Amino acid sequence: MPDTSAPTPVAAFTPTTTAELPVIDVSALVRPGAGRDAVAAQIGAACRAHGFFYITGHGIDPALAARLERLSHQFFDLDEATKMQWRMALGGRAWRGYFPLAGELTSGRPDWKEGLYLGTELADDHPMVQARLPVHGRNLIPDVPGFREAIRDYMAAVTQLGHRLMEGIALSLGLPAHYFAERYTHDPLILFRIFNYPTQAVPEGLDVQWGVGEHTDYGLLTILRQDDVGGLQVRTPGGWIEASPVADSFVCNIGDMLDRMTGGLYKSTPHRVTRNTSGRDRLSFPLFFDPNFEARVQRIEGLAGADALDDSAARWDRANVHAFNGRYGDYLLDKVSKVFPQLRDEVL
Ligand SMILES: O=C(O)CCC(=O)C(=O)O
Ligand SMILES: [Fe+2]
Repeated sequence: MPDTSAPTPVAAFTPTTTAELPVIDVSALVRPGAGRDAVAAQIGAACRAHGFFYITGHGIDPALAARLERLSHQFFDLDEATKMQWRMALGGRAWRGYFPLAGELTSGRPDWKEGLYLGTELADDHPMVQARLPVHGRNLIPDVPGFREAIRDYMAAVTQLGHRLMEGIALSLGLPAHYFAERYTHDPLILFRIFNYPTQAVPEGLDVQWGVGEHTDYGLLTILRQDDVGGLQVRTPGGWIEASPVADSFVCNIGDMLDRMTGGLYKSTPHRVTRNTSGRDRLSFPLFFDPNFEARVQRIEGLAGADALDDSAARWDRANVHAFNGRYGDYLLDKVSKVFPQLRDEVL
């Protein structure tokens, strides 16, 4: 049954497995040299076509990713009461910690996933923490040996990758490579999540449809590692397609802020995750590479083909990203507080 709370006509989009998202080898971006422009051109084509692409040649150590995956399974395998020792309510304004199954809402409905919210580690005396900025602060990391180090190293490596990818995106728009770093991402807002989509059945009477309901991401670029279970789906003009697992790759997708900056040339494409019935738990690791919280996101001048149409009628949240004016942080908080209404009341 379609998710009737979602504003978009989900029923018209039947999942298919026929279309393919591009797989781009980004090694020339990660180790700059010859070939950077060719990679940028491929990224540009993917951003215009789907807003979704896979990357290989990214330089992230597969052993680090495998370690993080193993430790994450160890954590999620703990019983609920133990995991709740690190619940988000204890993370306060930093908005960090564990949320249990069905603890997060998309379009008002619970998602069938549990997760750990993380981000750049900032000490209590950091100026942004002192200024009481939401979503900034310390991580609440479960007491699983080696987990803290694996999370720290992984976030650092993927954040560096994010900088390189944003250089590729800048070049793909005919802009200087450092366009985004100079304006928005010198000190990016990095939010990182580890999700577990359990294969366990939904209890009778609970109104759950999806692993994650249809949505777009809020910021610039999402860099997602997924295990080999599958379930991520992307909405294209021709229907929903699978973003099936590709070994040692990341799935990258455009967020609302890049949609806004490019006047809709690079679309923040809706996606969702099906409920996991594979018989194995599914892990995913999205890192959100976003503008600084205080940044005011402006339209890029002079982009051919950018018409900044009001697409709100077709959007999952009925919002017009092109009309938004303010700090990125305000946009983010507005969105996040809808997915965690209870936490909003407690800490904001
Ligand atoms: O788990 C996934 O594959 C996707 C998660 C996602 O879309 C998100 O966290 O924004
Ligand atoms: Fe997403």
